[in-house]
Amino acid sequence: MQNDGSGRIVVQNLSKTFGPVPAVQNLSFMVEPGSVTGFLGPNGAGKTTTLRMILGLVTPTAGTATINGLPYHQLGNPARVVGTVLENEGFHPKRTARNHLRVYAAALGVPDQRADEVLALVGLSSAANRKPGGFSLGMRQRLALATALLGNPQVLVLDEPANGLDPEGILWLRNFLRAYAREGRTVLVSSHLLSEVEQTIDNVVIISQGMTRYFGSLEQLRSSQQSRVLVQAADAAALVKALQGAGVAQLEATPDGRVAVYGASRQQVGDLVAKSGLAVYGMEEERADLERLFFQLTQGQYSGAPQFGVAPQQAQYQQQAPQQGGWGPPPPGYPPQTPQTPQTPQQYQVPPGYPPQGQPGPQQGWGGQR
Ligand SMILES: Nc1ncnc2c1ncn2[C@@H]1O[C@H](COP(=O)(O)OP(=O)(O)OP(=O)(O)O)[C@@H](O)[C@H]1O
Repeated sequence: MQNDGSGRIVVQNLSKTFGPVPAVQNLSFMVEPGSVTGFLGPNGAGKTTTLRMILGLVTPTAGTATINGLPYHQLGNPARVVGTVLENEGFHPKRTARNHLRVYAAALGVPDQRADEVLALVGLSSAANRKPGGFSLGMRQRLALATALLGNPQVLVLDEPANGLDPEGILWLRNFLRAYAREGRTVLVSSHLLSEVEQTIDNVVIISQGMTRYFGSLEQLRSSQQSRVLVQAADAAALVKALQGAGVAQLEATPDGRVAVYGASRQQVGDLVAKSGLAVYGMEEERADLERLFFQLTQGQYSGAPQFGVAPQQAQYQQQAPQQGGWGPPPPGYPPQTPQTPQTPQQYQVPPGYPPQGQPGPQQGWGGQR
């Protein structure tokens, strides 16, 4: 196998089991150059384990992860290809920020002056002679990022980089990562909060309980949102019967006793209600926001309400072959996974045919093999 220089990360059927804990189960996705990809999932979903497998720090139980077509350890001088910031980075308490970077620069074989360059890149020049022990969390995050940038890597893999950043820090990070991707580089950034990275990312991989729930463009996920009309009726069962008689099939009871109507506008529902002659006390149109969709995809807890016989659309979490154009050719063996069935009914459908896509810093101090 050869380094294909693409900057693409390809994860195929990756699994990791820690004793009885299936941390990652048959994950597949691609991360494309020239874009920022969010790697999202709730706490314990398996994000860190996956990133560590991509970076050769955890040995997969099954499956493969490659960067530029090669497993991490076969990249030659990986830190020149991939820059990483993993959680719980430690800094030597007695070294200044500049000296910390110089030590790592030497290990990478890059000139000392690169330390000052990366400090400038992350806006830490004025703190070059200070020791990280006295840094704020945001400053430490920047120093970790500076360390990752030493080798001028083509690919950046960042685990929860926005953790602990204030709004200004998040804005700064957003601009930085977007500019980095605009240069044609690859950025993979994990978070457990969609809202934290929503404005930064182009593409998204959503996982929960170690399994892929969605991957593709954020835009398509957004456009998959389906609105619903909530109707408070004097007699909900009679309303459901009337709506079903009029051909409205997607109905659901909400926990507060209203009837949720999918696939019809407020006006259409209003007209049908008027025709039925039934008493209605209130009606509102509700548009699903991205956050709720994320919650549904990862928890499946949104719709636990009783159904009126006709189930709303089931969300389809299929892994589909990446489309040509924009996402590059699919890796061998796609589509990689069997469709996954959501554990509870889901009413927001991920659109069919959504396009799934396509030495970090020196190892010491960046977390060891687990
Ligand atoms: N070394 C380990 N030994 C045993 N279990 C582990 C180990 N590392 C992770 N796990 C378990 O694997 C699962 C996934 O953990 P992981 O840290 O990858 O999730 P995460 O999505 O990164 O979570 P968070 O957002 O909280 O960091 C969890 O149940 C976790 O307890």
